[in-house]
Amino acid sequence: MTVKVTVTGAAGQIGYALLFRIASGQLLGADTPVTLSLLEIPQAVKAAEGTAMELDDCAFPLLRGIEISDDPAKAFDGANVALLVGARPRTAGMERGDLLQANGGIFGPQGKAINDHAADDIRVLVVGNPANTNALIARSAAPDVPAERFTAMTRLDHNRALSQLSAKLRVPVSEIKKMTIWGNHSATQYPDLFHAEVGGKIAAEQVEEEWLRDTFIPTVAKRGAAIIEARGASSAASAANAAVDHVHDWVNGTPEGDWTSAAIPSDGSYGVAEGIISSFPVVSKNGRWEIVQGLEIDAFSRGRIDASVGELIEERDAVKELGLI
Ligand SMILES: NC(=O)C1=CN([C@@H]2O[C@H](COP(=O)(O)OP(=O)(O)OC[C@H]3O[C@@H](n4cnc5c(N)ncnc54)[C@H](O)[C@@H]3O)[C@@H](O)[C@H]2O)C=CC1
Ligand SMILES: O=C([O-])CC(=O)C(=O)O
Repeated sequence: MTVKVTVTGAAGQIGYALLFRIASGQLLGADTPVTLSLLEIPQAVKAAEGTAMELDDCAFPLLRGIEISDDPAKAFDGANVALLVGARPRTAGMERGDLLQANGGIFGPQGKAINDHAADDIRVLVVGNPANTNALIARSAAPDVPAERFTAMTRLDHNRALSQLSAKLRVPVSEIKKMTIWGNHSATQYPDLFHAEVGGKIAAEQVEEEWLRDTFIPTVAKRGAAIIEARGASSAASAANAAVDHVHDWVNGTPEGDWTSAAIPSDGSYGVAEGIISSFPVVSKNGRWEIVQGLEIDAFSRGRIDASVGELIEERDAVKELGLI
């Protein structure tokens, strides 16, 4: 069966890195043909058409069609996977309320269009920032879609954490298991080394406490800003790569003996307020994310998780106040 993948913000820089990977089969696997649906704002439709021409020119055997639209109802019609990348970035002088309001104007209507038009098995990954709260807005506009189908991306943070630890311990990334990002995709996120394992032993016991606290956590949490500083533009290829990883694992399952990180609607596990879209340690089984249960959380981790979850609760309360959820 051909899978329809809708990508919003398709003419943006993440879109440009993402679409070719989807069309080449890396999102869903080498046996799954795909149709791409590109959603853009009217001013960017022409640029999306240019990207579509380039996709054609790759002659990808799995790519069975490309649709381009500025109408969410059309773009999400029959969609099986939705990658919500396009968002309103914060610009100079913009207050947080303005940012949330502007994004509410994007993610509310897109959530409703998904509710009304997408396929029954729709899976949604929100990449556009503030990703967790944009996912919450979209989810609340889609009451007929099971809440668990709305997720937000913390896989880039997860991959950044793997890479930093790999460099520190001089081990290949493949030797690191059970990394976790908790909370919000923001500077308050908590990359957790107390459950991560390297060579079967707890990672936190293999690094200095100061490095963990003063280097590792802030480097991972502020990596997005460091990339903007260095590149003059935010992460694009690495963000697209993380989106591919997230959906690939969601559909195909996580490897035995390991887990990953994804922001999914909380069921109250680990004291995280029910309903907010928070990052957890997760496994994917039979096409569904499940939160890894039974981890012991010490006082240090508790404080960090609570701080990030506190920020998510503030964002939720702010969008509630604005009538966006
Ligand atoms: N969760 C994560 O780990 C990461 C999230 N991001 C976020 O991803 C988002 C996209 O980043 P870039 O591609 O670099 O931005 P970009 O500015 O290059 O592209 C965004 C695209 O979205 C389009 N767009 C805006 N409103 C739209 C709407 N209502 N419907 C459809 N398309 C719309 C714009 O026309 C533009 O082409 C940003 O919000 C960025 O902060 C970026 C990196 C990592
Ligand atoms: O701040 C941004 O736009 C980019 C971002 O989320 C990241 O790189 O983690």
